[in-house]
Amino acid sequence: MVSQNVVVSDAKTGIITVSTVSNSSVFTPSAQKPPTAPGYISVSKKKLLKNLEINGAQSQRLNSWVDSMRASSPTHLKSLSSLSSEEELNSWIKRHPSALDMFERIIEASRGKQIVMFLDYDGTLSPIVDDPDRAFISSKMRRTVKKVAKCFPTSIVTGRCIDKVYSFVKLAELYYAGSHGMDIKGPTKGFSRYNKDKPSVLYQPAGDFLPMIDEVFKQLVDKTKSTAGAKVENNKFCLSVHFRCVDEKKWSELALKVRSVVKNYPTLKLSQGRKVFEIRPMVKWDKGKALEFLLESLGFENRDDVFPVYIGDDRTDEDAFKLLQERGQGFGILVSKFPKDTNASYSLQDPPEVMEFLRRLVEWKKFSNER
Ligand SMILES: O=P(O)(O)OC[C@H]1O[C@H](O[C@H]2O[C@H](CO)[C@@H](O)[C@H](O)[C@H]2O)[C@H](O)[C@@H](O)[C@@H]1O
Repeated sequence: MVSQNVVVSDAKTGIITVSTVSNSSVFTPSAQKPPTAPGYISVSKKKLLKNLEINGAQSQRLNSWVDSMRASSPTHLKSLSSLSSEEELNSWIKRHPSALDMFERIIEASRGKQIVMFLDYDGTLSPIVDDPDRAFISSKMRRTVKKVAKCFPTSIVTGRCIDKVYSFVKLAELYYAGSHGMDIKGPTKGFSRYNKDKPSVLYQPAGDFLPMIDEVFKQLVDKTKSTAGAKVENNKFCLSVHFRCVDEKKWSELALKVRSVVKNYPTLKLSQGRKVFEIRPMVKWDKGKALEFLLESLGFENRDDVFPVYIGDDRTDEDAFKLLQERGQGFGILVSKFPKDTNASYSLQDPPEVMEFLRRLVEWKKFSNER
């Protein structure tokens, strides 16, 4: 009897769960066709019907999972062309208005409090591109972030490893939380305006996982090398398997390959980001915890005069949005052109709008200091 993994994805969280099933119930493309194998017809009608039932349910799950892969980074506006989608968009925008339209209200809410900025990288500061190694930040955006950091404590919170994101951002005065918050570093010595007396913050809650991550990286590279367009990225404490450039017909196959590796590591978790599988240690740590850690490190623990603002575009940013909602402090801004389930209060459409929002914050700060 052959065993196979069935992958199920939760459309809201992107978390993928997998169960191992025997060949009598697994969904495979051939299971859709009438069985031709000798001996298959000898299966009793009852058993066959039962198998069909199971296959149907699993095929549905697999389909919903591929749907979730498709929805993980919508790239066209087709879905908004129908009236119901337009209505959906309008009602979503009412619930998550543009942070640019609401700028005055945001500023009003922050009055008398210290704004602390948290910025995701991909899809927030840099546009989403096919090649993850070429997701460059524009010089204009870099200059803007530099100015933001002069006005407010500022952190980059990203799924990338710190070295990689630093090679893009190149700003030594920022805090960096890489590997989805599992690798936290303070500004390079001499660059901090907020933490002069303290050493650089350094926290790595998944340090023990390094050898395992390296091992899984090698296996994933090997396993996926036959899938054209697939790319495995080592983000130090976590891994990404990109499928943006993989033919959609090959997605389920790729997913099963990824799973066949990850299933041997029960302490690793598989989830989805924007056209990417994310593999990370099952530790109780995420971008929300990283935000909390950074606030504490900056001396804002138990203070109600702090106003954290977190801008991000991906599912992993939801942990930070949720944390802010729970704390009732500051707010999250989701970067998206499409209605998405989110814990963010406001929205911005794309990195140019993010830059405009940051620019207005800097202008406002300058003006309020001049008065
Ligand atoms: O937390 P983030 O900074 O948003 O990082 C999340 C992942 O971002 C990158 O992948 C995404 O951007 C790529 C470049 O635009 C794009 O090709 C890919 O499809 C996106 O998923 C990064 O490469 C991953 O390692 C991060 O985990």
